[in-house]
Amino acid sequence: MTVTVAVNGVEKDYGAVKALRGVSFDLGPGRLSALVGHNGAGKTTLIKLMLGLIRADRGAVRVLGEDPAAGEFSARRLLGYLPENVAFNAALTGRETLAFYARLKQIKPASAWPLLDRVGLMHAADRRVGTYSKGMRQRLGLAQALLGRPRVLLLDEPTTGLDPALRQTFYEILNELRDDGATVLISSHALNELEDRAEHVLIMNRGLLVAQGTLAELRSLAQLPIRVSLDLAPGAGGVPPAWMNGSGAATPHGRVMLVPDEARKMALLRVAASDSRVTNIEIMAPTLDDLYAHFLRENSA
Ligand SMILES: Nc1ncnc2c1ncn2[C@@H]1O[C@H](COP(=O)(O)OP(=O)(O)OP(=O)(O)O)[C@@H](O)[C@H]1O
Repeated sequence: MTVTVAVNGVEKDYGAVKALRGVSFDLGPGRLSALVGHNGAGKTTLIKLMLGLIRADRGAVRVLGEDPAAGEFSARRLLGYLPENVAFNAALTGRETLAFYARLKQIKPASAWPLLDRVGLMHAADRRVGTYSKGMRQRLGLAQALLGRPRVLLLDEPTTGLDPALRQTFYEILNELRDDGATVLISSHALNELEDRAEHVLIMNRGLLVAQGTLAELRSLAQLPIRVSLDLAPGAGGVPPAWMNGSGAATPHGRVMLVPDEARKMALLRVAASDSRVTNIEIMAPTLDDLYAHFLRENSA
């Protein structure tokens, strides 16, 4: 994998607070990664290091091959950032705001107008930002972060407070950017929302990176049981089939069984599918919520 962001053995203290402890990971192009963790886990500190706003006490951070805290960080123009709380000058219009940020990035303001359209703000482009709703300000924030076709896009809690439709649009735009080869990192608490969207997950706890990988890799690491819910025909007489070996718990329509791995799941499915008393099968793999709780538990044990 080509590495666009490399974090190596990074430590960061704020006085007695160890905000980051030996954190190492790589991010690659064309991938959407999620950075998850409780309040105070160190997510914002990591983002600030990638932006070059602070320096690591120990270890190294490289973004697009450069040190972001170096005076001449030429890759800065290829870096997009959406902070958790976007604050714009209320007196400027959306268009003026974007023009301001475009100039900072040394981009022609006119090249930014299609972004207003992409985030659905063209109709309000010439209205003062002070009249915008929270969702509209977030859209403007995203347009600002997308200026100059960033190769690395860092988003801190980007969808907090957005309605479901807007959230959907947000992810559509991020997916386009990802498909165009950008590295997208989203810091978030919204695990259920990221579950089907992030290809790579980084789990932080009290300054430590406690696990990372694809959802499948995390599932295989965690070895949490898979739930298989089996509905039984009403005529089954309430007696579970013998192949269930008395395991599992009763549900209103049948039984739910816990299997330790994929192989055992497949074996159970083969038997269940060939039993005419089984009317429906549902498989529930551990969710990102379950995995997150597992790795946090393991880490604090
Ligand atoms: N400027 C600072 N001065 C002192 N302590 C700080 C500073 N910035 C962060 N911290 C502390 O460092 C730790 C990590 O903070 P950080 O903001 O990176 O966490 P976070 O995961 O982003 O949390 P949240 O989800 O609440 O945004 C916390 O204990 C926080 O109180």
